[in-house]
Formats: sequence, structure tokens, C-alpha cells
Amino acid sequence: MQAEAGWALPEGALCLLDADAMQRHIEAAAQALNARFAGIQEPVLMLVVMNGGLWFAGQLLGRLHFPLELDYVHLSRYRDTTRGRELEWRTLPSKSLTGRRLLLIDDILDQGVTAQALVEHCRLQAATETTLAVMLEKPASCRLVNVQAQIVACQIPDHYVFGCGMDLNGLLRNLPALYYLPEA
Ligand SMILES: O=P(O)(O)OC[C@H]1O[C@H](OP(=O)(O)OP(=O)(O)O)[C@H](O)[C@@H]1O
Ligand SMILES: Nc1nc2[nH]cnc2c(=O)[nH]1
Repeated sequence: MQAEAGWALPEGALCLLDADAMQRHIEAAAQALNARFAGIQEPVLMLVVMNGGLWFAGQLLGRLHFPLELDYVHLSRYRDTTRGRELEWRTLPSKSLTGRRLLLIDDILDQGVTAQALVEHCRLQAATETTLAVMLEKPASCRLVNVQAQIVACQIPDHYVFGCGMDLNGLLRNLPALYYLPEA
């Protein structure tokens, strides 16, 4: 199957959300974030969870209208596979989190292990407030740990998805729509 010129999709891949639908969900999430942080004086520290959070963060940035500072963390569990393993912390934030109002940006809340570790790290660093915003949320039955996102752009069923910043075996993050393999 061919998604758009230049992107060869794997055999059997199905589109879950097309590019227009993704943009509508992202716009709604940006509006919710703008409402949440309306009128703040001190800049929010936005922490992008690399790699998957990069695309969502990029889509959001131009739509956010409150003062913010940008930093990132790099956490990895899936490492070019479709199964989560032990969490590896690759990069810590370069800025101090102490006393900061944080906005964590990730692509997906699935088993929740990544988000929970990050939220706990922020708590231990004495952040004032932590808001977790995810582009996609799988059903609560997928969670191995108890963690909640405050902002969710879109709820999806339990499929391994790719595109919109998310990889399939390390590739296809640059697809502008969201796909899945029914048998994966
Ligand atoms: O809720 P969980 O089951 O913990 O999964 C969510 C995490 O998994 C993915 O990261 P991955 O380890 O694949 O790294 P990547 O962002 O580089 O793709 C994704 O970007 C989330 O950070
Ligand atoms: N690409 C991708 N990464 C994930 N990490 C956790 N769940 C997923 C998923 O469904 N797709």
C-alpha cells in the first residue's frame, strides 16, 4: 500500500486517523492548553519526551499562546520494537525543575510506565505543578501503573500505532496520519 508519494506502508497497514483528523484533535488540545495556562506570568517549562513527543510538540508550539520555555528528556522503552521493556533514561532535562510549572509532552499513554517515571521524577525534583499532555491515549485497561494525563488530544483503541512522530521499527515517524497493523 502507498500512503502518499514517498511513503511505502507495510502490507496490511490501516489508517486509524487521517491527517485532517489529527490536526483537528491537535487544535482542540492546543485550545485546552491555552485555557489551562491563560494569564500565567512565569513561563511554563515544556518538557518534550523524545523521540515520540517531538512531532506533537512541533504541531502544538505555534498554537500555544502563553509564555513557555522549551526543554526535553529522552526516555526509551520500546527501542525499535513493538513491546515495552525496561525504561532507559537517556537524557535528563538541562534546566532545573525545582519550583517550576511543567508541561510534559508525549505522543502516547500506553502501559503508562514512561509517563509515571517522568511524573515521579518531576515530583522528586520539587516541581510546583506538572501537567501531562499526550497526543494519544490507549484504554485504561492497557495501563500497568496508575498515571493520568490531564490533556489528551485523542483516545484510541489498543493497537500498536505509527505515524505522527511514532515509529514502526524505528521508521515512518514522518507520516502525517496515524496507522496501525491489525495483527501487531
Ligand atoms: O506508556 P508506555 O507503555 O510506557 O509507552 C509510552 C512511551 O513509549 C514510546 O516511547 P519509546 O520507548 O517507543 O521511544 P520513542 O519515543 O523514541 O519512540 C512513547 O514515545 C512513549 O514515551
Ligand atoms: N510507535 C508506538 N510506540 C508506542 N509506545 C507505546 N505504545 C506505542 C504504540 O502504539 N506505537
